[in-house]
Amino acid sequence: MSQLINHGVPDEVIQDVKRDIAEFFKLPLEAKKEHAKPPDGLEGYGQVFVFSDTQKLDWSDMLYLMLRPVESREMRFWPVQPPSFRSSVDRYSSEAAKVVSCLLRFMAEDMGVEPERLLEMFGGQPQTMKVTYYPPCRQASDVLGLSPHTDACAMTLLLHVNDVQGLQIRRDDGRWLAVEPLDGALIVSVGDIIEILSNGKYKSVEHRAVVHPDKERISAAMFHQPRYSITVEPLPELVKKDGAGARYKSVGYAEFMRHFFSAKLDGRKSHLDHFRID
Ligand SMILES: O=C(O)CCC(=O)C(=O)O
Ligand SMILES: [Fe+2]
Repeated sequence: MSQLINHGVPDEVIQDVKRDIAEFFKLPLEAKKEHAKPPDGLEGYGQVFVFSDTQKLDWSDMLYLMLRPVESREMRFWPVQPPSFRSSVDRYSSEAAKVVSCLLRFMAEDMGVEPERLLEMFGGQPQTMKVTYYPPCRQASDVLGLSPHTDACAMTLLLHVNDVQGLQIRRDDGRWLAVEPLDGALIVSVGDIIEILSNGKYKSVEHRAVVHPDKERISAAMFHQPRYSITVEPLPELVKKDGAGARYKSVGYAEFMRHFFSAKLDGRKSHLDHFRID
């Protein structure tokens, strides 16, 4: 654990990115719309992904950006106000990527597999950021900020941009547990890809966001993905060691993501079930 703290994101980097993200959402709508998400795109400022005309919309606005590899950045979607936004996000992105490498190394050691083997799957450290702004809602109990889901990526680092509680995780007994924000802390959650690679040793956590009756809430989720060309499957050396066989089917990452988006259309909570071998 001490190693993790040594490799943590410096507090000043966290405070800068929190300040600049909060400032961006305070801008007039017209200024935010300069970075608007095109109707058929994923990146930019707009509403949470709309998959169908009949979908019930979540109570939120968002800003979605590709951060890494650095060549994937589409700067027209990156806010120019406040002026330090871009440099704050850039620093936070590289510090977060370092934390993720460190965590992947620990996980590999914990599973008894070669760390380099796992890290190689994350070459270029693909990383995207989804900042979500949840306005207050008088009928807070009638809406959801974000519907229940597991993250399809490998690992998410979530930052509470302001200190308003809203994130809930589903416990094994089915009850929802509120996660309290801690200033300067990052919430690490395992996504579907790590669940599969680890043959179920690490589980992706189901979570959702509720909204507050009179306070706005802002969170920034950094999703970390593997390289596009990998095969998503339980690590063969781990399966051999376990002796119990693979618990998930093998699938190319591109196909895995295609399936993820089509499951969203169906309104399914976890598309992971499709890949489980019972
Ligand atoms: O706002 C939150 O706390 C959760 C965000 C989240 O789960 C997501 O964007 O996938
Ligand atoms: Fe999530």
